[in-house]
Amino acid sequence: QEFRLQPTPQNYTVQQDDSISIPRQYRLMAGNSLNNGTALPLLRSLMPEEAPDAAFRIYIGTKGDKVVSSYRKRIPQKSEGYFLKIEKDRIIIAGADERGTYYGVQTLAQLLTLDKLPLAEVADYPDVPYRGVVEGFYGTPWSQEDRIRQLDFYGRNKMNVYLYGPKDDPYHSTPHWRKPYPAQEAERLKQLVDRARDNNVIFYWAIHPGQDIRWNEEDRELLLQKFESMYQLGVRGFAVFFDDISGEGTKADKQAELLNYIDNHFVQVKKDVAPLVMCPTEYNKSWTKVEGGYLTTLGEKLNKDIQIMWTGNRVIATIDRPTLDFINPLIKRKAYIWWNFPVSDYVRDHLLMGPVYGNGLDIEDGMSAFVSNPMEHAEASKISLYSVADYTWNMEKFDSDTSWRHAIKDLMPLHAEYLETFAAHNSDLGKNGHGFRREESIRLQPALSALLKSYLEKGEIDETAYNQVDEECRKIILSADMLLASGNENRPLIDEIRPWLTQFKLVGEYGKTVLEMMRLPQQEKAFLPGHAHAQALQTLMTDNDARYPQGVKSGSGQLMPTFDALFEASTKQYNQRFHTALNARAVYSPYTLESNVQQLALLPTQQKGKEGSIAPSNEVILWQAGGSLTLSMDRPRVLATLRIDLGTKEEGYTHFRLETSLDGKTWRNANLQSVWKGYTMQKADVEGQKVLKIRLTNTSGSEQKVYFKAFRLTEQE
Ligand SMILES: CC(=O)N[C@@H]1[C@@H](O)[C@H](O)[C@@H](CO)NC[C@H]1O
Repeated sequence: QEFRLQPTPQNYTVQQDDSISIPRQYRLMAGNSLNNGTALPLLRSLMPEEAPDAAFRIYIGTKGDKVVSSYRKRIPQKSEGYFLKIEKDRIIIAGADERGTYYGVQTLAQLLTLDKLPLAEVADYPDVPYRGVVEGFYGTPWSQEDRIRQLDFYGRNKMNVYLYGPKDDPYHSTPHWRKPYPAQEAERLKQLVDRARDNNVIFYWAIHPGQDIRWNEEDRELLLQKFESMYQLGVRGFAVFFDDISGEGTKADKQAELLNYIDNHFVQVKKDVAPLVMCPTEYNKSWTKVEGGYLTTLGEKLNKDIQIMWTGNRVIATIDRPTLDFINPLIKRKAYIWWNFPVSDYVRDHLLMGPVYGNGLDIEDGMSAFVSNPMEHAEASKISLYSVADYTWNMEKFDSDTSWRHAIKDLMPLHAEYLETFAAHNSDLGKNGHGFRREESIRLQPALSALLKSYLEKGEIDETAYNQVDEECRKIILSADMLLASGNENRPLIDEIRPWLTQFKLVGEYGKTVLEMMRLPQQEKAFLPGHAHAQALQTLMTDNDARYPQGVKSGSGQLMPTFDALFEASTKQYNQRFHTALNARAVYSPYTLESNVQQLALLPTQQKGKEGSIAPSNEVILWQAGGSLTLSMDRPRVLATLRIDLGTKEEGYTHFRLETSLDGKTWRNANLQSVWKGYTMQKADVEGQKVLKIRLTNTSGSEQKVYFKAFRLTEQE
């Protein structure tokens, strides 16, 4: 693949017929403004041989520095802009500000990877003011090493913010947000703050107090003391997240009062702190009731420089012009976009390795920031983050597929073709509560559907499609093995995705086995081994990782549905021909969910052995009066246990009625009681009951705000 600068510069010209060899020595002419910045250390790390009498010169500075005064007019008049010029006997790097100069050096760093230095001229600047990542997901927070590698990655890719807000850090959220970090954690955070500075990244520390904050002076002072303790560690960016909470903490006027107080008595007082950022409780359009006044209250009352985050028209959504035309007028400022991709904390059995696409390319002037909420898998998230960096720096020149391919090459240059095969087939989320899906196996889709169509409709094999799919299965198996054996090229990545690589190889083998079965449904003996092998592979694919109820998923968008359909079709053909009853079901869940509660309706059901469950949700569920959820079995089944967790104590459950039915007509109550004192999990006395359906209804007569943390049953042996 050809060389490209990342992110794509706004203006980049190269003299085609000429270049220079990389100077071994150079005389440095640096402006004073860079003295305690990070542009010079980076330059020196790239070009170590400084010599006062060298012929080759490097002029580096920011606007106003004498050393670059003759290039002043070439510097883009944009925050973080820079001018970079490589001539035969000199290099000039002139930034609009220190960070712009640093970015000019980062661009030079990329050009230095070429054998010869092109006589290039770059006039560059970012489209979106704040660009980066919010570590704001549920699940295992990133490790220290993950974060160090992330911060270096942001520096190289010109991302300038990282917001620390892992939901499961108890000192970020309830219960310990009021307490300072223990010494060891504090030290680790300090290391991260220093590393962020080295990479010219603003390290934001976020607090998530809303679940139990009291609107009084004590909690306000405790919050400011916590911010002060983080300031002492070097933090110079602060955020307050009010998402996923219910109760007192959700009040807009109280939130605004607290945030303005923090702004006036902390942020403005310190003078070297970035603008305060807040995440509203109503952080997406599908949850907000404009007439309720929550967003307009924030828009009117919050100090103008406080940034307000927004995830879009839904919790998980791409961002376009109508999205911004809705929110910006309400909050009376440009939204600070929190993009919930490639976060996978609601589809943890999937990896989201596909291209970044679907966001508007004409909306750079409508947002103050665009930060991505990534997967708990830090390295694997870099495929998307590379493209988010590209998209937010130069939006109109963003090309999703080109960026995706270069992101993969950047992550594993020596194994790029194998990682691309893996990523192409591991991009869709599968059925999920948000209904958000992604394209998958794009290039193979025509062959997959042609193969299936001709087989299902005419019992014939489309040889061209067959060979394409067969060849892809071979590449899948090869890619899985090559990546698993890739050694130290990017061990952290392989360690993260190993369960999915193992699964990916099984998918390839399953595909090959099913393709062979397709040729044999008329052969009484020869068909059997393939059928047995396919079933063995199905078992291996659903029982492969204790962390995930039904194992990790790979190729779930296109490959597996096609292979399963071909398995079933060929087996049915065999059964009809030989009057046998071989199992013709590939995957099968005995449970189906129906609900008129919008946030529950799409939740997937899972079954493993005698256990059945509805996938949990992280968000606050707005459960309307009379709203119900019904879990139906494929046939009457005898229950052993049923446990439900709505994240609420005893009194919360009085608003709901749990019933079971054997025929879907007559229902009987199944009363709930606490499993453990003080916890929110409840159990129903259904031991030994034969049921066809289970129904949970809000009988309180008004909307209830609850969580949907668990809905799990076990059947009797
Ligand atoms: C603002 C925001 O998205 N907050 C959380 C976020 O922490 C989750 O990671 C996100 C993805 O599941 N869902 C929304 C919500 O639960």
